[in-house]
Amino acid sequence: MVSIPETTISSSDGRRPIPLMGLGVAASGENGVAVKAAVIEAIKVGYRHFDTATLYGTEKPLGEAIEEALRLGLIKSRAELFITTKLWCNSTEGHLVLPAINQSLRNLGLEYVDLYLVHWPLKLNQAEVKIPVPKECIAAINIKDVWEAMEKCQELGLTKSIGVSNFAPRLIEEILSFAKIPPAVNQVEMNPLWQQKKLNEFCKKNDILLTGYSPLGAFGAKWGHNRVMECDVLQDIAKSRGKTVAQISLRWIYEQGVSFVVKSFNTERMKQNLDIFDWSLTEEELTKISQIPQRKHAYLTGTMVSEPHDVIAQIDADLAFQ
Ligand SMILES: NC(=O)C1=CN([C@@H]2O[C@H](COP(=O)(O)OP(=O)(O)OC[C@H]3O[C@@H](n4cnc5c(N)ncnc54)[C@H](OP(=O)(O)O)[C@@H]3O)[C@@H](O)[C@H]2O)C=CC1
Ligand SMILES: O=C[C@H](O)[C@@H](O)[C@@H](O)[C@H](O)C(=O)O
Repeated sequence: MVSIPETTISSSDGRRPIPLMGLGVAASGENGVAVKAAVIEAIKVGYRHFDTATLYGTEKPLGEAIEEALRLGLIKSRAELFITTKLWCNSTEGHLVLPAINQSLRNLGLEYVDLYLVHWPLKLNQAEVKIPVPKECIAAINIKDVWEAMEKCQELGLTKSIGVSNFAPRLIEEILSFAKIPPAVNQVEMNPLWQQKKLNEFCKKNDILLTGYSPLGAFGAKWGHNRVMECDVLQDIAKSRGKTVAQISLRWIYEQGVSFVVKSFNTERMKQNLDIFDWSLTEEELTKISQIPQRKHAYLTGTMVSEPHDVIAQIDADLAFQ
């Protein structure tokens, strides 16, 4: 079985290990039964880090898979896994954070998560998630209020570490100006078409681990695109090295000194994606990849919010930092 390299992040127990590669558990149409089966397969082939979110509706099947993996003896203890979940934007208010993490823990059937992330720097005034989000529900986040509640979650032992997702340096600097516990992780879009060079430097300087999401451009998912998998430069390198485009993209991310989460619920593709740790890209290949024209994917304006809104425009502009 492949052993996935690890790094460490700050936590309530000092520095703790996190596997650099995780399995994304954002389903694209697959039902709970399929999600549970996929996670069990993933544990069998060597994945130990799983990335879910309240938004995805996959906390429950992920929790059921963990229970089943323990029962089957695939793992000896829950502590062998690294589980991340995220606070959805309809709970980004100080008094809503604790109830939200407690609900996630109930869904997962766990006593703690390893990492709890603020999913987006955004407030949505809607009890039930409705996407696309109606314009009148969109509001600015009060990050101090939310971050203090995130710190409380860690202090209470509900999560080992806390972090953010889709945050640009401006807002992270604001958090750092008052935080008792600084963010351990920032999870953002990252792939050869959106390389995040500057954000990576910024995070490294501040001891924040960058985690790349949609490393394959979410190819085939309803929120995704085919620009990574159909990129000429990546296809040429893949052909000359006898690898797949997915492997070239994942190996490239790995070589940037970050962690990443990639979703596949197909056993063969899960294995293929794991097969990137015993070879490397050449200087020439890295140079070619560094010259790929950059284009951020419009996750917020594209799939979540259909009408223009100042708060959304500001988040998009902040995230265009490169
Ligand atoms: N914080 C945030 O805002 C966000 C976080 N995320 C997280 O990041 C994870 C990964 O990103 P995601 O957006 O899912 O997209 P990915 O870039 O991981 O792509 C996933 C898609 O690629 C397909 N795929 C996987 N491996 C291969 C392969 N080797 N060859 C061909 N196709 C492949 C999958 O299909 P199949 O399953 O059939 O293999 C799936 O459709 C998410 O699952 C989620 O956990 C994602 C978006 C935003
Ligand atoms: O439809 C939802 C949007 O694309 C966006 O909210 C998601 O991509 C989300 O950030 C995720 O984590 O998967």
